[in-house]
Amino acid sequence: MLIHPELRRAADTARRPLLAATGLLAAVTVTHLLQAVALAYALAAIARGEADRVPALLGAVLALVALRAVLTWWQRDTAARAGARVRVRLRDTLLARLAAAGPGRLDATRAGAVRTTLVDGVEGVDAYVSRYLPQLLVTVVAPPLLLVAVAAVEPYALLGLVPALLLALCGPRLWDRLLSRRGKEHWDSYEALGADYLEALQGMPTLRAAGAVARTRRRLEERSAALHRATVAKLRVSLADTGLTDLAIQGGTVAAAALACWSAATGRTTAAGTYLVLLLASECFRPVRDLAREWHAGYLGVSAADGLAELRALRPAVADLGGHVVTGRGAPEIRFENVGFGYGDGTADVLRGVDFTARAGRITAIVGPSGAGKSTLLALLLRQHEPREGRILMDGRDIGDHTLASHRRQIAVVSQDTYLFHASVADNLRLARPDASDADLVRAARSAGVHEEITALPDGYGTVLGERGATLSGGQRQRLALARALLADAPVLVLDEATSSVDERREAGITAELVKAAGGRTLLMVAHRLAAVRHADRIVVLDQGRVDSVGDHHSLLAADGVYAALDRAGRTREGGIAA
Ligand SMILES: Nc1ncnc2c1ncn2[C@@H]1O[C@H](COP(=O)(O)OP(=O)(O)OP(=O)(O)O)[C@@H](O)[C@H]1O
Repeated sequence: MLIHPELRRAADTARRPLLAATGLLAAVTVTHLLQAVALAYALAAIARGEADRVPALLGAVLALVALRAVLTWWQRDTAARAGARVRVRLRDTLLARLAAAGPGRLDATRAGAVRTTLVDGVEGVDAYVSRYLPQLLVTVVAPPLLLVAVAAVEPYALLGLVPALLLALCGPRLWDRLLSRRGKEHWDSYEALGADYLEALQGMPTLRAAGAVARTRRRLEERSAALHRATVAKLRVSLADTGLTDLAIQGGTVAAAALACWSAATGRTTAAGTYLVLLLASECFRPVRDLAREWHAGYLGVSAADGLAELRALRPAVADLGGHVVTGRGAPEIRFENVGFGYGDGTADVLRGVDFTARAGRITAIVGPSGAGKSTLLALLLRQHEPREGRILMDGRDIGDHTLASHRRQIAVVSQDTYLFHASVADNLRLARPDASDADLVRAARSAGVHEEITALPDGYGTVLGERGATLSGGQRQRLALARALLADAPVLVLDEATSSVDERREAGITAELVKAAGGRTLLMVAHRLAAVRHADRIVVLDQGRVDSVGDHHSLLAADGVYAALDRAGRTREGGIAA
């Protein structure tokens, strides 16, 4: 049987413990064989009335049972450790791929489906690699050797054993293709259900607000029913497969027993020979039976293999080819030089000829109508994508020359979608700088205007936040994310609508504090509310992917262009809301 390359690769990561587990499994099989031989001689001794030999032979059987218990425990322990190593390495590798791929590559991937592959799929690979593969190796080797042993005693027994073994091993292969198709359908349903559930749970407030909970429940029920159907369809094939294996095993054992009896009745074999054939014939099928059992345990791994291979094949949107490690802590000048960019091959450019400089240690705001390309520009700076044209320079050096890791260390980001983890406030803040002192946390939280609210929480900085910071308001979440970015102490601070959920009165205060806290850093900020950027040293107005104008608040208002129009629209909206 062909082994999926993904599963082979997984097995390679724990080759030694897997070989040890296979060796121990072979030793367990040998104890079964020796036990069968000892029992055959004990039964023959009883039949011949040689009672004095029986205790020693039964003692040997008991010793073998005890030895097998020890070997089985050792084997399972070794296999479990091999499986654990496979799981850890596989998850590490795939998580690294996901991290390297970045948001640009993950847009089309559903988080729930990735979760299912990474959790359940990898568990399945563990079962396949640590339990099925060792059993497969033993099954390929042990029965043929046993056949040779049986043939030495009674060659005619092979007439029953060989066809039965071939049928038990090769018969199920007739269903392989169908089983693989059913397995894929089952996995796809399983993955889709996982993705739907995760999305429904995360989007529950939105679903409730839109009155779509009942509809979503019905959709999930349909998904569950589809999974049930796929499971039953797969089970049917599996059961046919198992039924054939069992039939071959039973038939083969009966045929071998009948031949052994015929052989004893015609005087071709001794009593010991007859018992040996009977017991060894049964042992021939033990590995096949065990293999069928392990196959069911590891089958999920086979179904998940394609999904795992897809995750492994994720390529980073940006190649990490630069060799320069940026170490400077001083605020750099950032220059966008004739930058053009479009999402995907053959798509229209969303940025064209963007050319401006964000001066070192100063605040540069980027404003413009929705869809103008502001977030895209920041994504290029973060090297989540590569410009199609032009280049971005940091202190005169193309950022493409930087190693990705060192480049990203230079930039702290607060985006519109802040992510807080199910951990304490302090742990969430220390994500940016694990060695930050308590005083550092307080300083950053004060600058972001969130310190008082943290101290008002039940356990202050030790308060555990709900998943995604669910126990905080949107504004509090944003300000915590701001504090985290300030703590990172990177020379460049990028704020993409970082204060959009903060009320305006507060926004002015936070912006003033930020400017103070960011002192010395190069700050790039995108904001819809122009009040948040009016104090910026330089404002870049983007419109339809092009730089419309650059200036400060007053000069841009006086020019009466896109900026002035945005300002008027903002005033009307706020007036409208206030009215
Ligand atoms: N991942 C993506 N794939 C394809 N197109 C995208 C993607 N992200 C953004 N776009 C498109 O690129 C254009 C610029 O989007 P961008 O998010 O940069 O604008 P923006 O100025 O930040 O808008 P907003 O102020 O509404 O956030 C839009 O037309 C948008 O539809």
